[in-house]
Parts: sequence; structure tokens; C-alpha cells
Amino acid sequence: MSGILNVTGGTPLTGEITVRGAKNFVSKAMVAALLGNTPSELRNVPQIKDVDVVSGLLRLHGVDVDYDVDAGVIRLDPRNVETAHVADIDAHAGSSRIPILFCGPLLHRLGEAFIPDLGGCRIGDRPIDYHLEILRQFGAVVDKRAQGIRITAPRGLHGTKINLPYPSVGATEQLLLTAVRAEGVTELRNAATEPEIIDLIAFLQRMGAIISVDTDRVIRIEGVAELHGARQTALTDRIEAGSWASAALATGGDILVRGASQAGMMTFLNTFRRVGGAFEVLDEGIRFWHPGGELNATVLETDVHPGFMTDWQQPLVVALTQATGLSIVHETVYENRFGFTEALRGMGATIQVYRECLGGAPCRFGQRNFYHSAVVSGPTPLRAADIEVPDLRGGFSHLIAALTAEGTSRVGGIDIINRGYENFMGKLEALGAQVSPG
Ligand SMILES: CC(=O)N[C@H]1[C@@H](OP(=O)(O)OP(=O)(O)OC[C@H]2O[C@@H](n3ccc(=O)[nH]c3=O)[C@H](O)[C@@H]2O)O[C@H](CO)[C@@H](O)[C@@H]1O
Ligand SMILES: C=C(OP(=O)(O)O)C(=O)O
Repeated sequence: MSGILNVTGGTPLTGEITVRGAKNFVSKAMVAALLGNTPSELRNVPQIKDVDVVSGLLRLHGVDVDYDVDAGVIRLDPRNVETAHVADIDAHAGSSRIPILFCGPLLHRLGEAFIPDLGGCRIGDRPIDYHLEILRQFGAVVDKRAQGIRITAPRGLHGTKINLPYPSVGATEQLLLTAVRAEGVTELRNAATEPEIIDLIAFLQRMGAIISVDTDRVIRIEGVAELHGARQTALTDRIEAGSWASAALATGGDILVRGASQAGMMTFLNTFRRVGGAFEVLDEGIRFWHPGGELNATVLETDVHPGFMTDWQQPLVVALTQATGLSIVHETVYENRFGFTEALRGMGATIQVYRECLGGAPCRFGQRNFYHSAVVSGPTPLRAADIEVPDLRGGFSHLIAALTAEGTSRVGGIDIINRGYENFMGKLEALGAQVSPG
């Protein structure tokens, strides 16, 4: 597929699509499979770039990866894990942040690991200080090099007590993947508890781990000497489901998202309803539609689970350009996630970004120079433009904007979208979008 898409807007997206497993679970569960001494199997695996990247990295480390794309089944055999060449790891790390999660499993299997330069969306600085501190507390030695970081565990890995400064998803996963086979007990306070993490814990438990999730963000892990392979069906990608819901709202459409599940989306659904969107939870998924009439402006703050997820923010902001009145969006998870609004302004949207914490409680980014609040004034008709995709969700948001706008937009850099949206071109076509490769 070319990196450019011509998108002619004005047609409400209508029809049905299927969303498969969550990018933010599948990629981590694939890494967890490294910890077993027998093969694991994951089902409902989507064909996205992040799954390719992790497959490549696992193969480099001697894991046999067998992926039946149509069936969505991936089988991972980690019985012959081996050390990979640093240059190869670097070359394969690509666009994903997942390589950092290989540390715990590789330290347990091989006694050393290497963290290459990480990818992932440029929506903030995205430091890895919590990860390195966690590894050090387990007893690992962190050796920063000119390129990448080498981690070793000359005296093994030992359970520890950790209190995270912020409930980071990746750091919580780093701790889980290290603690399950460390010697002794580990206690994590201020843990992230996103549904994808709870499912990762469930997968680790199936592999033989002992993990309890207590109230108030406390997770306790009793290390075990050995884990075995397990099977699990991935939970649906709630970010993708929310993205299509926002697309239905912005374009005045009606989309049945097969596979979407209410459980991880309650906060999104409440906001969707407040804004004026309609939805119906069915056995096979969730139907989202624009019921006609005006949409309502809203005040919204992104937060860790169970709050409104940051990854839902960008697509919903496009729908808010079509709502009547002033919407206020306070981004509290990433300091730099409003870059995508520049293109929307060029298309006619009225969006102002601010350094202040607007509309909610002060966050970590207040009084610093980050434009992390936005005021959207609507409704504004959007007009076609030539735009360049900045990041994964920002990219999908640009697609929604182009589909909402009058005229034909040229959207460049769309390959990034493959990182988290399976077959988005096929789905757009199925929903009646007028799109053609540029
Ligand atoms: C592959 C994956 O699952 N990505 C998700 C994961 O990203 P990721 O795991 O990278 O996100 P984190 O929850 O770790 O990041 C949250 C915040 O913590 C900060 N932080 C994080 C680690 C660290 O060592 N130091 C530090 O300061 C980050 O800069 C950010 O401001 O959770 C995010 C929050 O739900 C989602 O937006 C991403 O889609
Ligand atoms: C920020 C995201 O992902 P990653 O952590 O993979 O960059 C995302 O999925 O929106």
C-alpha cells in the first residue's frame, strides 16, 4: 500500500466491521510466552505492524513463531531461546516500544538482555526511567552504551517492593514480566490496571504464575521457578473500537463494530453518550451511530484506567469539532498529544491549545511548557487539505477529518496507521468511504 491516500469526504460511514485482539495486549502476551518452557498459543490476533515487529524480535531470539493470519492464531515455541545479535535487535525494533519488555524474560532465560532505541508514537518524551529503576531493584545491572542499553543479572533477580511515581502501563508490565520468575515475593504499589494488563496477568496465571491484584492499585507476585505455555483469546482492541465509534459520530454515520465489548469501554461509552452519540450493546459487538440533530460540547480529561483513555482522545476530538459549543480536553497522560490538531485547524476546525490544566484537576504537566489542554469550538465545517499523518491515533484522526470534510484530501504517511488498525483500508471501503491510494 502506498503511503498516500486520497480521501473524499462527505459520506457517512455506514455498515459493519470486525475488530480483533488488542494491540496493547497481544504484543505483551507474545513477550510473556518467552517465559514458558513449552509453546503458547494466542487467538484473535490482529494482523498489525506491532505483531510483525514482536514476531521478528522473538524469531531473532530463537522462538519459533507460527501465525495463521486468517484464523488469528499465533503459536509461539520458546524452547530454543538464544541470544540475538545486538545489531539485529536494533534493526528489528522498528516502530514499537515493546522491545523494552523483553528484559525480564530474557534475563530469566539467558542472563542478559539488550534494549535498542525504542519506537512508539512521539506524543511526549516517553522516558524509560521507571523501567530501568524496576530492573535495578530486582538486582539487574544496567549498562548504558553509545547505542542501546545492556542489562545483565549476575546475581539473579530477586523480589522487591516498588511504588511507582505514576501508574505507567509499560512499567507495570515490566515488573510483572520480571517478578513472575524472580526469587521471592514482589509488591507493586500504584500499579496501572488497564484491562490489557489484567488480561496479561490472567495469561501469566495460566502459565503458572501466582499474582494477586488487590484494591488501590496494589499487585503482589510470588515468584515461581518455572512457567509453561498457555492458551488465551485476546480481548478486543477497545482503542480501535472507540476510533470507529468516533468516525461514525464525526461523519454522521452508523457502524456496527463486531467484537467490541462494553467492559473495557464504559468510560468511553459515557462520554460518547454525553456528546450526543447513540450506541447499542449487542451480543456480537456494539453499534455506534449519530442519531441526527446537534452534538453536545463536553469537558473531558484523559487519565489512566478507569479514566478516559488517552488513545481515545485524538479521534474523539475530530467528532468534537462537529459539536455545538466549547469543548475542553485536558490531556494528562502525555505532555505532547495535540500536535495533530494543527492539521485540523488547517481544515477549518477551531481548536486552541493551552499550557494550563484546563477543565479539571492540575496534572503533572501544569506550569510546564506543554500544550496539553485544548479548547474546541464547534460546529465547524471541515474542508479538504493535504495533510501528513503524525502518529498512530493522530493519523486515524486525520482520516476521520478527511472523511468528514468537503472535497478530496491527500493524506500522507498512512502506513503508520497499520501499526494499530488491522486492514483499515478494507474496513473504510466496507463502510462506504471514498478512498483510493494516491
Ligand atoms: C504498547 C502500549 O501498550 N502502549 C500503551 C501504553 O504505553 P506506555 O506503556 O508507553 O505508557 P505509560 O503508561 O508507561 O506512560 C504513561 C506516562 O508515564 C510516563 N513514563 C512512563 C514510563 C517511564 O519509565 N517513565 C515515565 O515518565 C510516560 O512518559 C507517560 O507520560 O500505555 C499508554 C497509556 O495508556 C497508551 O497510550 C499506549 O497505547
Ligand atoms: C501510543 C500508542 O501506542 P505506542 O505505545 O505503541 O506508541 C497508541 O496505541 O496510541
